Amino acid sequence: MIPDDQFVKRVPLTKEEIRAISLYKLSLSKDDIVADIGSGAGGMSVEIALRAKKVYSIDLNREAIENLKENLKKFNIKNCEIIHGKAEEAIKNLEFNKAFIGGTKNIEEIIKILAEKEVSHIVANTIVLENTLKIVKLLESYNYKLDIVLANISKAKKISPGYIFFSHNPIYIITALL
Ligand SMILES: C[S@@+](CC[C@H](N)C(=O)[O-])C[C@H]1O[C@@H](n2cnc3c(N)ncnc32)[C@H](O)[C@@H]1O
Repeated sequence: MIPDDQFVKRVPLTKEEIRAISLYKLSLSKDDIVADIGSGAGGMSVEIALRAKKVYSIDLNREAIENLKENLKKFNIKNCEIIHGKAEEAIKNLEFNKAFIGGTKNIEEIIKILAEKEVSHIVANTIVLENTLKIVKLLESYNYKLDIVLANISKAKKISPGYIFFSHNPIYIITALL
């Protein structure tokens, strides 16, 4: 795993421990082609690229795409194709067998397309309760079998009396298999 402070971060970055659990749930091999839907700063895209055959990194935000490019360069990633645009449009024309969802705008359409393409392995990160429930219901409606983890991470920082723990936002990690 790459420590958080090694990444260039100008837009939201999935934190190291959440990346670790999400990568484990993606169960990647060198044959996998993965769509990273809402790739943000590229934290997951970089980690996926190091473990899979190819990653499509899709984000609608120009600043996120620029930040992603900086991280791809920094970690010398060559097997990543960058797509600046809406994931619900981009994924229609791509071939991939796994998807990681880090961005949830128009999630109904995104999950509908993933189900139509019979993408059999999806991992999603959510922070907003309403989005979590929406994604769970959508995936169930397309007959995915779900595994749902709520990761409550606290990390210690050493300050004068000793180590103090600072809590991160709880993140839901939803794994969906066909
Ligand atoms: C929390 S960030 C992802 C962080 C990323 N996983 C990482 O490791 O750095 C979510 C991103 O999803 C993008 N996003 C949200 N909905 C999207 C959509 N429908 N299509 C493309 N990008 C989307 C946002 O622009 C944002 O940059």
